Amino acid sequence: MNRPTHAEVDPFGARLAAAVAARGPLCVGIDPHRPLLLDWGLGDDVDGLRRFTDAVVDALAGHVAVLKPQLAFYERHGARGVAVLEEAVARARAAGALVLLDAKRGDIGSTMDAYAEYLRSDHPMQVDALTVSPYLGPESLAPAVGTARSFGGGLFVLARTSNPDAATFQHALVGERSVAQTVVDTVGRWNTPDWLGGDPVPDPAAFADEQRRFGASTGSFGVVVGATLPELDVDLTGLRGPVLAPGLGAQGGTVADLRRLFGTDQAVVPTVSRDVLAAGPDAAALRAAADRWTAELTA
Ligand SMILES: O=C(O)c1cc(=O)[nH]c(=O)n1[C@@H]1O[C@H](COP(=O)(O)O)[C@@H](O)[C@H]1O
Repeated sequence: MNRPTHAEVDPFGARLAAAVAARGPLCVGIDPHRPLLLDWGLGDDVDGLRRFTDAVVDALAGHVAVLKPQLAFYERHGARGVAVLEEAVARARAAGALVLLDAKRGDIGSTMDAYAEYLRSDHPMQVDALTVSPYLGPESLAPAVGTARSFGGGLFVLARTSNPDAATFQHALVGERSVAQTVVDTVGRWNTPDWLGGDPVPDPAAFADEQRRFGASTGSFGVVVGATLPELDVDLTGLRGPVLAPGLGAQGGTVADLRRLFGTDQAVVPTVSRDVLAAGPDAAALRAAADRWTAELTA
């Protein structure tokens, strides 16, 4: 197969910065769980899934910077559920939203390479970025870094997640640093031009140029840090990339929490699922719910 090997698009970090400048920083998660489908008057079946997804994409893909579909809610309907998402992702990207596929993948090198194919331009469901899990060791994700660099994609690595039990593993020590800090520091290295781990790095000189052109604060590799944390217990100064901050609304996090945790210098992509989706299925109501968050985030 004659496969493309090089990005013809700007790096994800630059595309994210442009989308946020144009539309505000909000990411809306697309999480069609059963109670929500029923609340919308839809069936918990492929038809309900399609109507739900189309309504969210039609209302928001031309409106917010990032849409984050959660793959689990599509996989639970089998191949036909995934087909619904595949079609929706293409439409969302065509309407100008960046699509962050919430798949939370992580495995040994060869398998990680296959998961990372979601970022390739010849994948049937190409997305702009992917959430990944570092449980097998942060360097296990290196193949995905190579693919992301080649195709202008991004990764968000779970570091300090929003769930109550998160610290059990994430505060464990690796030498003198917590697991969460080790993840942040690893991702920070991926955002520097001299990172040569993984395979392939198609053209390190071109990559270095790219990074200089777009500035250090817009790296393509980010971490997930929950907006629900009582305090920020990781040092983000070496990250050089964005933070995806879930936990707003339904999990109790507020915009004030974001400011308290991250200040104003760190690039943060706040993500909200249930609190926005509950406003549907009416398109204007969905947009109004997203607009309320955006107004508060940019005030
Ligand atoms: O990666 C995520 O998006 C994520 C990380 C995390 O630490 N906590 C978290 O809730 N999420 C996701 O955010 C979504 C829930 O968002 P809410 O409905 O706004 O609470 C789900 O899809 C979760 O998988």
